[in-house]
Amino acid sequence: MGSSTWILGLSCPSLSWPVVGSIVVFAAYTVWWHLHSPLRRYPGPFLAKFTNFWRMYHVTRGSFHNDLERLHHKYGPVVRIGPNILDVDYDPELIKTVFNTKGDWKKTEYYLASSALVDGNIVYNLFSEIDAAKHAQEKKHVAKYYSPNGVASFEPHIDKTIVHFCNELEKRFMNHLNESAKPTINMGEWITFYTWDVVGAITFSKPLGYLSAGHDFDGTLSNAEKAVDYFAWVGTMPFLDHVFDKNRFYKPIGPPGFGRVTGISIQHLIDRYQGIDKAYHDPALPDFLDRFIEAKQQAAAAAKAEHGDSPAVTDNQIVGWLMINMIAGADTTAIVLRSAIYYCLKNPRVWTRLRAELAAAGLTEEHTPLSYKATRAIPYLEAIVREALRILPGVSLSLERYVPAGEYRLPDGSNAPPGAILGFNPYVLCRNKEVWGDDAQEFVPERWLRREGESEEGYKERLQVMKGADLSFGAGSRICLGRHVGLMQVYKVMGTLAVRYELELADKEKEWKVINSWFPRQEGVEVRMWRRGGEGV
Ligand code: HEM
Repeated sequence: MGSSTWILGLSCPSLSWPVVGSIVVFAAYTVWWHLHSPLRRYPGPFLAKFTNFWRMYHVTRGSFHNDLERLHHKYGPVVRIGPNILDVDYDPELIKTVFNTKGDWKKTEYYLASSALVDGNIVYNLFSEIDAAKHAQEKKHVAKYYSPNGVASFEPHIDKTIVHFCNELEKRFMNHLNESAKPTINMGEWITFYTWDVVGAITFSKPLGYLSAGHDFDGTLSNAEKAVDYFAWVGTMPFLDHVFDKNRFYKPIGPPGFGRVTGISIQHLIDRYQGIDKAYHDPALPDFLDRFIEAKQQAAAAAKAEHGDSPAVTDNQIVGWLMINMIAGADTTAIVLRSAIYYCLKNPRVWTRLRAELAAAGLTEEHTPLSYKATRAIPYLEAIVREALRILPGVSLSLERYVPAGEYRLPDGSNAPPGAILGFNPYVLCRNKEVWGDDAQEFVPERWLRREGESEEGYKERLQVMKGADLSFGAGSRICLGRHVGLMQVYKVMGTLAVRYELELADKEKEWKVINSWFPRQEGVEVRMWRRGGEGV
């Protein structure tokens, strides 16, 4: 028989007995686990009951939000999508319980892969930290800088970037001499340049340079795309991140992690400490980095006053804060903006009404870039932004939490098994007909406004229900920290584009393409645009 091994009567020349033994033990354990699992009663795809490979495979295909929607239609509100994971559809009370402010429903290890390896140490950030106490401690230092008041001081940075955005578009695409020469603009891509430059501007006082270059000149954007693709699938089996990326013994062997944004963050911190960034950093116009250094100083002062009892803020923590602005802030904001523009232009009724309301508020081209205050005062713009967040939430993979000890009723009437993982997918929740009605698949900003004949009370109740199902910013203690600064960018640009330009989709019939890897990035938002009331610039 030589070195071959016989399994079920078949000769397997390359396998040795220890390998076969391991496979048999693993298979037996898997079957045993399945038979004894407290999750065995829940319906779901057959393979998902045994292995997380099922979920990993489907996540890599880039349309898991659609798959999950179909699975819920097929199996009901609770679907088993992994040996220890249940995905849950709409249940207002349960959502409030899981996404509470106490932090007792812990984030899962899925999130860990968005950490960084700095000098051989894993640096967790506000998004990736799964220990509730450490997260609360970390958040305490910086939460005030992300509050509505805190982010107000960053508006001048956003204004400058909007002016730059408009100038680049006008210079490159609006100097045509006649109607037929209006070029097609890949607006989706330009929005990416805008949001990444904003993140640079508000975080380090320096745009990252994509608007000026007009392309991904240093590869950071494509690298970030690959990193988030990696994050999306590796999170389904988090231990693999230690094989591919976060190990102390050999260089990363997998797809890129978030090393590049970590490098940019470290460099900016060094430049600030050494005063190298004086050419562009004006202390009178503070940025996030100023605030984070202030947080470090405040923590040091508190520690001194309390005889060293207060924990210090380290430079590694600052790096974590800087990089999370880039990882969590740029692509998400771009997704909301692309959806808002795409759907407004697909529905000219919506675009026309928005422009009418801006005009009625006296907002014109001379006021651009429009102030956040002015744009926030336009109820129809708020309805558009909310609807853009609903129709394609910026995070469209499930937000996962561990079930703590206790009795928690699932929408199918069973009790959630403690220690199991519950996932809530913002996309699935935002398409649930029970909440959003038969037109859940349509872009209808009006749903966010009071209807004709609807009482104020009835409207408030309806709004409450919709907000309760809307996890587009998450909720509870892990709610998106950057939502105020993200929304500021969205409102201001939408208002500015609407009052300054004529816009139309380059091909009104063409549908965009969505590739979902944690962030559902859209491709194919192509427009033609020109200055209002005139040809060219
Ligand atoms: C406007 C578009 C944005 C959307 C749709 C969005 C969405 C989200 C969601 C859904 C979460 C929760 C994830 C979870 O619970 O698993 C989250 C967390 C987070 N986001 Fe955002 N985000 C946006 C913009 C931003 C911006 C601009 C920043 C920073 C400048 C940011 C920073 C963060 C941080 C730090 C967390 C982690 C919060 C924590 O766990 O305490 N986000 N975001």
